[in-house]
Amino acid sequence: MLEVRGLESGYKHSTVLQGVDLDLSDGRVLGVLGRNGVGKTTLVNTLMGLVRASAGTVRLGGVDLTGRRPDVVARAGVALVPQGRRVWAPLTVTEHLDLAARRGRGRGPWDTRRVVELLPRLGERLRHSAGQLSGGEQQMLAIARALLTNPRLVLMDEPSDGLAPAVVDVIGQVVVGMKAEGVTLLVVEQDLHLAFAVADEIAVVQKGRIVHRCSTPEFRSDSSVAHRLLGVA
Ligand SMILES: Nc1ncnc2c1ncn2[C@@H]1O[C@H](COP(=O)(O)OP(=O)(O)OP(=O)(O)O)[C@@H](O)[C@H]1O
Repeated sequence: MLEVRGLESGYKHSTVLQGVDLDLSDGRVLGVLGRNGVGKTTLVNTLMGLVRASAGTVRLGGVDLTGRRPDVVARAGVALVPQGRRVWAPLTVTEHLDLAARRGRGRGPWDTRRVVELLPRLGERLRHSAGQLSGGEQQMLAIARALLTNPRLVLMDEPSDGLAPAVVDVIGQVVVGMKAEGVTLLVVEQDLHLAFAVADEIAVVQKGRIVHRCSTPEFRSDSSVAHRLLGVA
């Protein structure tokens, strides 16, 4: 469903993505791993249209999204759960959800009722402002906001960032719940435990390219690969 070919992008003085090739089928979850600074955030931001592609193509369901503006990419069915959540502290949970639903594509399975079923904790916090929420609750709000757009593809950038291990486990269960509902996900992660818990397949980024891709069980079965590519035991 997602087809990326030879994608290059970067910033004023540096090319970060150096030719990314990537396929992701409907209903699958891909974990994207890599050391700090290899270009994982640049990859999701380029897919979302927030960073401009200088070469290559991005297609979703056969539609060419290369170089499109973020609002066009969002309308085509891509939703981003950004690193650091980016919720608006003064707005309540309900206000976030209403805004997201209004911006959504208007049709599809996800409405506020269904999102709150997946994320009951948010249902208990509807009148709270986002600034009053814990980090884990803010992450849930960012996930809810993405789902309410009824996306075909959700990009998650380090959902575990800054969360305590027990909270990371809860977020992992939420992602598994999304997957059970058929959501297609690309999840950038540093936390191997979370990536292994949610992903069908693992892709490793090094120097702006995907240098390794295999099923999660295969990746886990050979710790030398993680050691060589990620520098972890
Ligand atoms: N807005 C920017 N302007 C210039 N350079 C940037 C910008 N954002 C990131 N970079 C640089 O691009 C490279 C890739 O960064 P990116 O954030 O994509 O990596 P990452 O793999 O997501 O890293 P991390 O795991 O630390 O988040 C780094 O060298 C970084 O310094």
